[in-house]
Amino acid sequence: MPKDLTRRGPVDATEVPRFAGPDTFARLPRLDEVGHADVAVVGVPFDSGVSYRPGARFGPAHIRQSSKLLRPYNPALDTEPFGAQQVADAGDIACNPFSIREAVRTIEERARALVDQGMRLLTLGGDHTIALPLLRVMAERHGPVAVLHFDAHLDTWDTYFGEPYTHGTPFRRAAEEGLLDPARCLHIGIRGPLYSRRDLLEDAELGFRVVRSDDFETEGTRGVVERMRDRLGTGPVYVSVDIDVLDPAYAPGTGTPEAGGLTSRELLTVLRGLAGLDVVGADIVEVAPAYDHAEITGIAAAHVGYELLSVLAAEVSGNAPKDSHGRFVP
Ligand SMILES: N=C(N)NCCCC(=O)O
Ligand SMILES: [Zn+2]
Ligand SMILES: [Zn+2]
Repeated sequence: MPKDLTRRGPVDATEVPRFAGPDTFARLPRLDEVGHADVAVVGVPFDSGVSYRPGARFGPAHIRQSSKLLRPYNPALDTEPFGAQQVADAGDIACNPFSIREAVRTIEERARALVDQGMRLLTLGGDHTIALPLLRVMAERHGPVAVLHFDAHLDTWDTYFGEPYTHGTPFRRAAEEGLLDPARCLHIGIRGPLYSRRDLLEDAELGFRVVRSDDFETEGTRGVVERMRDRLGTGPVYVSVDIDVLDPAYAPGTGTPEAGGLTSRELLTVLRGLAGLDVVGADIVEVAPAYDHAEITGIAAAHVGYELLSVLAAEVSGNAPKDSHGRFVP
């Protein structure tokens, strides 16, 4: 597809040094500077739904800060994620830190306002609670969606201390509300101790299948991509990436870390495997900078965002690498 010269990409790092700003994601223009975008990157600095370490409210600013080194061309997908589509930073959704319910309502309203203007959203959290209002907006627009959920945790638990809206419960609420296509949902990266054997049974009843972190050892990324694409099929897909899907070695800056996770390379490769599918929106959550070092977690999250934007762009430009059978090649 020919490049649209009216599109505004990131500030050129050969003209303005990276450390000179702007502080938007990937140094992209702000939404109010371009008026309209195909994809809006929006922050949700909310972490009142966490069960352990707080701090993901500072995730959006940290991911933006860690995204300054991203470059315009992605050789892995032969795509220019900021050239094939207009991407802009829509700033943050300011929400009430003292009322989860009010915050969930605010996120839903603000996300709907952007989606109603024809934008797809890449949302930077924030804790995992924020996936629920985002899924409400997705389902309203597309009907029940497949959730592709990268996480150490199932996040289909019922309540914490009697509270139904938390970072451990968004996908159970979403399933109960009929927002998900139970034939196409998938968790990737699940590991670690559960509360009970029932957790997995109930999760399966809600419509989820599981690629465990250990499965990467036996199936490899190629096998995982194949299983993922089989499960997701051809309908709309919402991608939710909890950064704790990565091993704490690759993402120490998070609230509920679990040993034995994915490498950044595995995660980025599997995300590229989404090229050509109907990705209608995505989030990156649970980045908590207080526990990060040297921007390790922030950089991983920024690259996850870059690959997701590339997948959206590859869909536009049809650049997804395929083998002779038309199957995606990671
Ligand atoms: N969504 C994340 N990161 N964690 C959920 C863990 C909930 C628990 O403490 O059992
Ligand atoms: Zn998690
Ligand atoms: Zn989670």
